[in-house]
Amino acid sequence: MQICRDLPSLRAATAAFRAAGRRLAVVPTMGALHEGHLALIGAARAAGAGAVAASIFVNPLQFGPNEDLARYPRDEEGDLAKLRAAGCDLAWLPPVEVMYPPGNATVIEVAGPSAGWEGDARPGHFRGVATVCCKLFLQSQAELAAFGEKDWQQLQVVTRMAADLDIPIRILPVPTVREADGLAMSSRNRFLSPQERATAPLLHRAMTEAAAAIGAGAPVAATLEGALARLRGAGFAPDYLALVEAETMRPLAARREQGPMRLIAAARLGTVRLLDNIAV
Ligand SMILES: Nc1ncnc2c1ncn2[C@@H]1O[C@H](COP(=O)(O)OP(=O)(O)OP(=O)(O)O)[C@@H](O)[C@H]1O
Ligand SMILES: CC(C)(CO)[C@@H](O)C(=O)[O-]
Ligand code: BAL
Repeated sequence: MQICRDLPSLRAATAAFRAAGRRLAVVPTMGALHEGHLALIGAARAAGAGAVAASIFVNPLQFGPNEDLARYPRDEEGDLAKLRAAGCDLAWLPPVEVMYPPGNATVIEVAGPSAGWEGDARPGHFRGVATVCCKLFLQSQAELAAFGEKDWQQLQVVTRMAADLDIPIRILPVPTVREADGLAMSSRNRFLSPQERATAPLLHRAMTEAAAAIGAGAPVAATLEGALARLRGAGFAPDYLALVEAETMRPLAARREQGPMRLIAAARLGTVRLLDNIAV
């Protein structure tokens, strides 16, 4: 596995993949890798990638001033070992000053799917995500980019951005990888206390039951209120639990007859903010 930390070496490596006729996939991550990230690599290969480049970059632009940038888990050695074992071909580890050199002045703002939910809870977050993903796509010139469905709104924002900017890349959505008890894998799960870890799977369980009820015709508002009350009773502080149009992220007050819907949630348990979503 090649390790690149500057743009000339990344460009040389990706040019060599292209010259060899290997279709390149990029897998953007912030490191602290787990099975969910490795599934993105496997999915990219299964979708026809002949070479996979994973990026590890804890992007300061997507963290608010009071967020957890400083305590975001970092484990470069462990991550590189996992990427090698997963058959990754290239690790792209840009220092912050390579990604954002002094004087940089351009950001990408995606209206539409950035509005609401994570966009409200984390002002500026999707501007940071869209900007870094746009840069990663242009730096790598990959043909394919794999993103986890766990971050559903992010997936919609990045898909919209690539389409709107005519970036010749296919965005590949990858289903959420879960622990045996249903908890969506996330780097931040390690900060749950043992008691919180035992409570955490209720988020997915309550969402699964609410989605089934709504799918079967139960009223949306009352069903979501019931699920929220159950979560609060178990010690969660929910930020939102909502039924939305799957691609635009617009809220739905009632089940729609046509077009995909998604149940999305963010809830805090102690100091950890859990995200999850499922199809309805
Ligand atoms: N459980 C999962 N299943 C599938 N994809 C995942 C999972 N967790 C993360 N991903 C995807 O991996 C990519 C990188 O995510 P990131 O590095 O933020 O990991 P994370 O575990 O979600 O961390 P965080 O705790 O910050 O949310 C994103 O496309 C994200 O959707
Ligand atoms: C896509 C991403 C790597 C951009 O920094 C990040 O938002 C993440 O890890 O999901
Ligand atoms: N998984 C989304 C990255 C973030 O929480 O900033």
